[in-house]
Amino acid sequence: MAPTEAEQHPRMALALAAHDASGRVTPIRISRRDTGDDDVSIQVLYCGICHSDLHTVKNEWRTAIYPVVPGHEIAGLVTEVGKNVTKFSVGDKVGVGCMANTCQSCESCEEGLENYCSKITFTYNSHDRDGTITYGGYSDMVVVNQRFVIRFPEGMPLDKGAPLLCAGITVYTPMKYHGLNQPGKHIGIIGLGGLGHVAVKFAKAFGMRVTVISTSPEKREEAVEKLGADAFVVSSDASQMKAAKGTMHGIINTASASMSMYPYLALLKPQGKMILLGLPEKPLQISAFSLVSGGKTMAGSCMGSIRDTQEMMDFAAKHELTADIEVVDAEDVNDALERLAKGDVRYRFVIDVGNIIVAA
Ligand SMILES: NC(=O)C1=CN([C@@H]2O[C@H](COP(=O)(O)OP(=O)(O)OC[C@H]3O[C@@H](n4cnc5c(N)ncnc54)[C@H](OP(=O)(O)O)[C@@H]3O)[C@@H](O)[C@H]2O)C=CC1
Ligand SMILES: O=C/C=C/c1ccc(O)c(O)c1
Ligand SMILES: [Zn+2]
Ligand SMILES: [Zn+2]
Repeated sequence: MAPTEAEQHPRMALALAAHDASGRVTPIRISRRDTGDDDVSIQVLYCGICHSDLHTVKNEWRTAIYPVVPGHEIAGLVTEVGKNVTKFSVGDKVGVGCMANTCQSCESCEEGLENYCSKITFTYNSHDRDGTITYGGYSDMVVVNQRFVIRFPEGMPLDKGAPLLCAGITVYTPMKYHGLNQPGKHIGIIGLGGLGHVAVKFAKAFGMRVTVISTSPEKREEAVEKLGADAFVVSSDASQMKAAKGTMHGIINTASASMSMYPYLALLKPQGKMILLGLPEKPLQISAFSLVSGGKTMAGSCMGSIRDTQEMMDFAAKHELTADIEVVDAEDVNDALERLAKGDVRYRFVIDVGNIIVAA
């Protein structure tokens, strides 16, 4: 007879889980596996709240496997390592992003691009290799295969560094692979939220000219004065959009809601690139003319590889680049999710997971 989940996962952990599409989470006790030979057990101290967490718990992608324990911007301390683990030791500061496992044998995995593995196991809401469902970092401990654990560089704080494990790598990857990391080139960033604000920081660190394209006029001053953007365009202002037309080598689209792509693609120079990162519930609207007429490219990009995640973290540490965060206690996570849905965050909520023990 197949072992029960309790037999497979004998360790009790505390977590925050969604049980329906209301967008709210409640404290629950979950079970985690023992530390296997290739595993790293981690005491979670901080976890970022990504908009993907909200999409998932509200079942906007129709993928929710309730109870959902979200969280894939995980930062904490190693508490135990398996006998095959040599890269990490107890007490190390580490992180976990969007991936908990991949097949390690397909073409993508062989190329070190496991973020494109067709058999990927996401950190939460995903079928694991042992048939159980993965639970994420809104929990006081996680057990992860060593291949998917990231070392925090010296000087990188756990709280402000946690969002880099998803938001950071997700914007870093297209800049690296689409040549949008070259000094002097002009890049547009659609959406000044969790991903968008770190995209501004990375693009400035690469020496690029950066224009934020936003639906929120009230974000202008901070975008320029605090984040270092060179320009700020309100997408609903026709004159501002017209003035920016045909000026950008590339655009990174981090918008979490659907939109008509036409006005945004018009901002690209001929042969410019629009990289889609945002995963809105409803499809984007696009006409062929808006790509064909200028020989423009539209591409998707998904998180990033483990190798690139470590590279990104090391680059961020070198440039003292962290996320702008608002730390929330476990009992305030539902308020944070509500505020995130309204875009009322500057620019990433991070859960002080240490409090979950109190809340549950
Ligand atoms: N491809 C991938 O690998 C990944 C994808 N994602 C996805 O990226 C998206 C962004 O995530 P995150 O940064 O955490 O989300 P946030 O909610 O923090 O930011 C999203 C931003 O999108 C903008 N926005 C919202 N509605 C609209 C609209 N109707 N038109 C244009 N812009 C809009 C807002 O910026 P402003 O106020 O400036 O307009 C908002 O701040 C999500 O859909 C998430 O699922 C996240 C991580 C990885
Ligand atoms: O927040 C990160 C989510 C990334 C993601 C990318 C692709 C996909 O199919 C997902 O379900 C999530
Ligand atoms: Zn994410
Ligand atoms: Zn694979």
